[in-house]
Amino acid sequence: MRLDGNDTDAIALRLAQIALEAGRILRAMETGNIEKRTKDDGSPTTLADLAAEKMIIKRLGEAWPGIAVVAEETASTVCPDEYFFLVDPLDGTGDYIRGTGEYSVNIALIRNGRPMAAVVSAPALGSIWIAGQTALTGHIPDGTGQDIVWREARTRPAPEDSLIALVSRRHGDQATEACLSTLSIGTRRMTSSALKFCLIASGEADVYVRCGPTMEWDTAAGDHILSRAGGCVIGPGGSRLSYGHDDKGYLNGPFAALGDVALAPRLALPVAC
Ligand SMILES: Nc1ncnc2c1ncn2[C@@H]1O[C@H](COP(=O)(O)O)[C@@H](OP(=O)(O)O)[C@H]1O
Ligand SMILES: [Mg+2]
Repeated sequence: MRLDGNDTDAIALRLAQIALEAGRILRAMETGNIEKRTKDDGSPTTLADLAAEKMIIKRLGEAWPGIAVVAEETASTVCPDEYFFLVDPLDGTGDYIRGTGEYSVNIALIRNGRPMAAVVSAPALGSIWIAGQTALTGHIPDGTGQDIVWREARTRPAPEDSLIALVSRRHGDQATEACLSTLSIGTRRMTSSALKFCLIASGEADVYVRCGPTMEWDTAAGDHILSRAGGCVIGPGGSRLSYGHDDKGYLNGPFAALGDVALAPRLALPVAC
């Protein structure tokens, strides 16, 4: 399948098939006795992360031979190029282990530092989002062979006050709290993984601020889906995030994901380190 054509929606649909297959692996291993180890950044990883990542890399290689894949477990061994994939086979591993269902499979195709097609699926919640040009969402079929019925995902205009903010269930920090305090937040919802971007993309929330550490594979797919649904993900100074920074170990700086770009001037994001 060509990457240099204009049909990014078709690329996104192919990524969806791969994410759905990965989701079936994760679901099958959910109730097993998952061995886990702690990564260098202190977060957990499991045999399910490894199994899903192996399968995703294989499928991406079959569909797009020779394109680099930067994935959570193998990032240090791959250099990004003009085109490359960013893959988090299991985003929200802590929630996977605890059985909340709030985990996702994230795959993004990057060209020259920006995502151009992406999928985020939440297998245990039965929801999936994709975007090439258009952002779409649907319910994951329950295995009876029917196709996903896609509908467009759109953000909502931000209300003057009583914004709905999404915050990480497991990773909070003072800088994020200070930034959120510059907005009129009415409701805070704790949510894990890249689902936060997608809930904003579907108009169910307004803002997700993250000043603590995240990795490029945590954000690239959600960034693209939210951006194509009418929102944006910005760093300090209002610039869009860019991807492929192997020199920084793929670590993101602070960012804000917004359903309504009009919220941007009201935010005071700290300067990136
Ligand atoms: N100290 C740290 N350094 C880098 N990334 C971190 C981190 N602590 C958490 N993260 C990232 O935050 C993600 C979870 O986000 P959330 O808290 O929104 O669910 C983790 O994804 P994984 O669960 O895939 O490892 C991990 O990549
Ligand atoms: Mg992750």
